Amino acid sequence: MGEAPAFLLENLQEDDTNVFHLKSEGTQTATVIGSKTYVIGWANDKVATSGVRIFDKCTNEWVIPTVLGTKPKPFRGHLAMLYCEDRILVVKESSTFDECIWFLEQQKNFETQVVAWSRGVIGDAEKPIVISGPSGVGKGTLINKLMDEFPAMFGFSVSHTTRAPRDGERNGVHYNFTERSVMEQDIKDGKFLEFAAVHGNLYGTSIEAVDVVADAGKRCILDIDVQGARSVRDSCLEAIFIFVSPPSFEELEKRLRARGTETEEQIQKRLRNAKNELEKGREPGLFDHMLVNDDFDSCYMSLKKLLGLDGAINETPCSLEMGYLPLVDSASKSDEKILIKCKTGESEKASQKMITLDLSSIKGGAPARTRGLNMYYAEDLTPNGSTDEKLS
Ligand SMILES: Nc1nc2c(ncn2[C@@H]2O[C@H](COP(=O)(O)OP(=O)(O)O)[C@@H](O)[C@H]2O)c(=O)[nH]1
Ligand SMILES: Nc1ncnc2c1ncn2[C@@H]1O[C@H](COP(=O)(O)OP(=O)(O)O)[C@@H](O)[C@H]1O
Repeated sequence: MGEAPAFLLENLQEDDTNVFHLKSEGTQTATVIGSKTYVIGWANDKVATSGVRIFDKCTNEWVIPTVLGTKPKPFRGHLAMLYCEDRILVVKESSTFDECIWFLEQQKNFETQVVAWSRGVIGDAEKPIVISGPSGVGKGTLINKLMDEFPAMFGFSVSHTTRAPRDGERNGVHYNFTERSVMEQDIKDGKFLEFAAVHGNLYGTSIEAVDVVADAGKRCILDIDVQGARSVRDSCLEAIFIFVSPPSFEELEKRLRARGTETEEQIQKRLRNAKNELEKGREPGLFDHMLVNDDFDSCYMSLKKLLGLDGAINETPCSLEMGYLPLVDSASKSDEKILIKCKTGESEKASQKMITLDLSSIKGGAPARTRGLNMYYAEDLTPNGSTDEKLS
């Protein structure tokens, strides 16, 4: 809560969903959603270091919200507009394509004001992979092999857990080992994409764990239980869901014992839970693929096949779009398309002056990524039609 910056109270206007809000002062913009005005920008802003603050007309107060998701680095020069009733589309100028489109969304179900950023991703970047299955089935072994063979392609989502580390497990690498009270507070603060109580301990995937992998340009792998998989299914994170089962219950028990990482009591608990997990894994619509880990090499080949890697000789990292959005003059919205008029220099082609941002196929959203964006040069802008030239 705080005092209103001078410019805003006079400048706040009613919303118009078809036109960009260019009611900016310096590098700040104001966008209205219902009774709230979202001010985005860092200019001369000592208060909101996250770059977001909200003016609530009902209480007549300023609020600095909790901000989730990967935040954009502070930028100067952007446009902001209301998109789809509750998302603010932010177009950052003088920026590469993979960095220029952001969405800010209000997060509901919190007692306090919480917003989340989501980076716009051009095209259909590879979806994260969720791998579930009972303890001891071989999930970790399969994931390690995949990451060893394709280190630049895949990254592991490092979960948080309240269980004690096993010999050889490193904090921040295998898990983020944490206190229950700390993790419970972080869950309340909305920092987790999903969490579940498993074998008597708390496990969870933080938004940051998934973002770090995506920021490195890699495809994220999550090793989580069935409850977690269901939560991710219901979340904004679009993923591929794979369930791994053992060839038999006896073989599962044999593997768990042979691994030698659990006490007898823990093994019994894991075996009891395994029955339940195997049952839940068959729930219709939850998993996209089922693998049986009998012979390890065949199972690994099947995993590679369903990920489209069976013929891969060299690894190819996920590509990032490296186009560049120059200074922006103005923008307008028509249906699902945003027409951006750029300030181009003499050396640039006239066709590069207009860029179409097509949002008709977007998927996902804050606090994960918003995928499926398209950007085109609008080459011919005559009233009779336009020929679009793809940017990338
Ligand atoms: N929901 C959820 N489950 C997790 C997470 N991390 C690990 N798990 C699951 O917790 C269970 C126990 O994991 P762990 O203690 O490492 O034992 P292991 O499966 O026997 O190797 C496994 O089913 C994991 O898939 C997480 O972040 N969220
Ligand atoms: N196909 C397989 N055949 C025999 N042993 C396996 C196979 N896959 C994995 N294992 C072994 O089973 C044990 C449990 O595997 P792990 O990857 O730790 O399971 P999870 O991560 O699902 O708990 C490990 O000792 C591993 O080497």
